[in-house]
Amino acid sequence: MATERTAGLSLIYRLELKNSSHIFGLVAHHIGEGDGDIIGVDVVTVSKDVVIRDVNVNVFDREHGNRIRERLDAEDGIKVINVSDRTYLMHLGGKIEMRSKIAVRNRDELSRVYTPHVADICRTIAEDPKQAFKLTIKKNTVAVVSDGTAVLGLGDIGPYGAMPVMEGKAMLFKQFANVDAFPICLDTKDTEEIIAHVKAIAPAFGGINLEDISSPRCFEIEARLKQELDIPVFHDDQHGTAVVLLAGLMNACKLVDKTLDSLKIVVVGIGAAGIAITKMLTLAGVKNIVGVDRAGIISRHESYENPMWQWYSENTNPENVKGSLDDAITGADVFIGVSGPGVLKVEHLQKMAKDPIVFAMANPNPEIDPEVAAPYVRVMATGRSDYPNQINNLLCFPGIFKGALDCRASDINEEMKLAASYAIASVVNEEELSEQYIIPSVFNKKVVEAVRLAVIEAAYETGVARRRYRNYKDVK
Ligand SMILES: NC(=O)C1=CN([C@@H]2O[C@H](COP(=O)(O)OP(=O)(O)OC[C@H]3O[C@@H](n4cnc5c(N)ncnc54)[C@H](O)[C@@H]3O)[C@@H](O)[C@H]2O)C=CC1
Ligand SMILES: CC(=O)C(=O)O
Ligand SMILES: [Mg+2]
Repeated sequence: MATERTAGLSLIYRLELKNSSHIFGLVAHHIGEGDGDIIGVDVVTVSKDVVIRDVNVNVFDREHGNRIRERLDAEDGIKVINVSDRTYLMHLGGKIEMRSKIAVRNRDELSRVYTPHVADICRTIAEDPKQAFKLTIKKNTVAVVSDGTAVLGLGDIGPYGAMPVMEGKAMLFKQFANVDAFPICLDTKDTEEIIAHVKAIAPAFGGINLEDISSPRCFEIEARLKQELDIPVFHDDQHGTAVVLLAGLMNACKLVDKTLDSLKIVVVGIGAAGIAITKMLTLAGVKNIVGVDRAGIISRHESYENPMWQWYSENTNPENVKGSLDDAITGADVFIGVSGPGVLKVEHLQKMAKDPIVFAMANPNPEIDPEVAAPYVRVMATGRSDYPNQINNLLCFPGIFKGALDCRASDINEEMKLAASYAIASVVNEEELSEQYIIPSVFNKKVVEAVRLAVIEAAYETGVARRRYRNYKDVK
C-alpha cells in the first residue's frame, strides 16, 4: 500500500522583498528547490521599493526550515525578517474561551441571572440536586482531567505541559459534539488526592473524561471514581482508544478476509491504552493476544508486581510465548502499538503472517514511520492527523459523551463502548472500504451522530439511562 503525507511543520516566513516583478518567482524557486511546500501567501505592506510578504510553507522539521531560510537570505533582494511557527501562533493566549448564552443588558436582567432572583434557583437545586441537570451547565458539561503524567507519548511532563492537550480535547468536544468541556490539570500525582479533587468538582459536571494519567494509577483512579460518582467517568486513553481501534480492526478484517477469532495480535505498550485495547478485543471475540512491554513478552513464566500485568499474564498469551517482540511477532496477523516511536522494524514486518495489519498508534510519533512500513504491510494506520487511517480516540469521545449526557447515563459501560465501536465501523460502507480507508475521518459528520444514537440505545437497554423517553431517538 502507499501512504500519503498531508501536513508537516508549518512555518510562516515574513520576507522583505525588493519591489520588482520577478522577485516572488525567486522566492518560489528557492522554497521549491529547497523541498518546501508553499501553502499560502499574504501581502503585509507594499511601498514603492519594498513589499513585505508572509509566505506559509510546510517543511519536514526545523532543520529543513532553517535550510530554506538560509537559501532565501542568500538571494539578493530577499531578506527574511522572521520565521514563526503556525502551531505556536495558534496557541497564543490558549485555544478556548467561556461564553455566556444570554446577555445581561440591564439591572432587571442582572437581578435575575445573579442576586437576588438567582437565589430561588439555588434553593430549588439545594432541595432537589437532580435539578442541577436542568438548571445549570451540568447537563452538557464534561471535565477533562489530567495530572500530566502520560501526555501523548511525551511521558510525565506535568500539569502545565499537559494544558495544551487538555484545551485541545475541550475544543474538540465543543466542535464535534457541542459538548462544553473544561481542561483541569491537577498539580498532584497522588491517587487519593486526584480522586478527592475530582469528586469535589463533580457537582458542576455531567461527566468526567480522564486523560493522559499514567498506568497503573489510572486504573484505580477510574475504578474508584466510577464507583463513587453517579456520572460517567471514562478514561479516554483506555476506552476511547480501544473503541476506535476495534472499529478499525473490524473493517481491516473485512479487507483481508480474516475473522477476529482467528487473529494472532501483538500489542506493544501494556499501559493504559494497551490493557483497555486487550480487554475490548477479548470482549469482541479475539482469542490470541500477546502483550509486549519494555521488559519483553508478558507471560506466565513470570509474576508481576503491577496487578494489571499479572492479570494480563493470566488472561492473554494462550501459547505462553516468552522473549521479545522479535519472538512475539512471528506469524502475527496484527501489530498494535501504543508504546513509543521506533519500536517496530522492517525485520519484524517481514516475520508477520500474510496481509499484515499494522496500527502504530503512539503519538506524536508512531512505532514505525508509515512510509518505511508501506511496502511490507497491507493495512497501515496511525494515531496522527496527517496520514490516512487515523485511529484516534477523537473518533469516540465526543459522540460517546454526547450520547451519555443526552440520556443522562450514570455510567459508560461495556455495552455502550461496543455499540460505539460498531457505529464507527458502520460509517465506512463496503463500497468505500479500502486499505487507505478503514476508518472514517474525524471530520466525517456522520460519526458523532452514529455513536451518540448507538450509545443512547445501549444505555437504555442496559438500564443506565436516567431520562425517560418513549423512543430513544427523541433524546436530544
Ligand atoms: N492513537 C490514539 O488514539 C492514542 C494513542 N496513545 C498513545 O499510546 C502511547 C501510550 O499511551 P498510554 O497507554 O496512555 O501510556 P502509558 O504510560 O499508560 O503506557 C505506555 C506503556 O508503553 C510502554 N512502552 C513505552 N515505550 C516502550 C517501548 N519502547 N517498548 C515497549 N513498551 C514500551 C511503557 O512501559 C508503558 O507500559 C502514547 O504514545 C500515546 O500517545 C494513547 C491513547 C490514544
Ligand atoms: C490521542 C491521545 O489521547 C493520546 O495520544 O494520548
Ligand atoms: Mg490521551
